[in-house]
Amino acid sequence: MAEQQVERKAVEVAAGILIRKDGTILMGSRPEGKPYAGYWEFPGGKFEPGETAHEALARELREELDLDIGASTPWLVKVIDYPHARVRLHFRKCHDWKGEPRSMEHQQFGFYHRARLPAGELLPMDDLIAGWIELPCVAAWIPQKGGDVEARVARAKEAGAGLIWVEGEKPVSSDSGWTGSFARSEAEVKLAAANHADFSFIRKGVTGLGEEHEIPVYLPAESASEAAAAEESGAQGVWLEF
Ligand SMILES: Nc1nc2c([nH]c(=O)n2[C@@H]2O[C@H](COP(=O)(O)OP(=O)(O)OP(=O)(O)O)[C@@H](O)[C@H]2O)c(=O)[nH]1
Repeated sequence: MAEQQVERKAVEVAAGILIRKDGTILMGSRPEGKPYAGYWEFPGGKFEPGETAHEALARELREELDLDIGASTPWLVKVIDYPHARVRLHFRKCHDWKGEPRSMEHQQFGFYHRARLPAGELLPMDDLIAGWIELPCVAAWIPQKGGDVEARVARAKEAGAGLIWVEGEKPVSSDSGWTGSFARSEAEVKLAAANHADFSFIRKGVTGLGEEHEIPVYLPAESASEAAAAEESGAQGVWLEF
């Protein structure tokens, strides 16, 4: 029985993380009569034949919310086995859309801070993802070798690093408690996800980033100004060494 579940074909689903400048995110409440009714989720839905993740997302947002989105960037891909279906969720970030969401299918929608959602909770997977959205886009790696660690931590803060990882210690951010991992390849990013890391730094020397990673990934860079380009390629941001 368990084996049959693993082999169920996954339904491809696009989910949009539409972020406003104030940091609030568009979420909708699942309607009565559907599995997990009353739980909050990111807008989106199943792919139609031949559609890319972006196309599915753009169509769903038009149909459900009368919104026209511009570019969206790949972020995380997660497979979930629900009792009712096995789904592959393609989470994509979007900062660019036209209009205000209008519920076309009588679903409740709004822009919220995760901590200030009205009654109800996010789908379990979405709750985890929503926490990761808040990870900063610039991180710092501080190896023990290289002299005065404290001075380098101070320099990292000055440079705007929102997450600081000193070799041999736990990574620290404003919301500490994150666990991280260094990866040499996509396979190692998957391994980090399987080991419940919250994010992965990709080591220098790895070029390119596949679209399918399950945890936020930071790419090596020389300066914080490279963060936007990293985000466009599907990463959370960049890490700099101090
Ligand atoms: N749209 C959306 N679906 C999500 C999210 N997270 C998540 O687990 N899902 C799951 O992915 C599937 C999305 O399918 P859907 O929205 O097109 O379909 P549905 O189950 O609401 O019902 P339907 O088949 O009647 O359209 C559901 O099983 C839903 O529980 C999310 O953030 N957004």
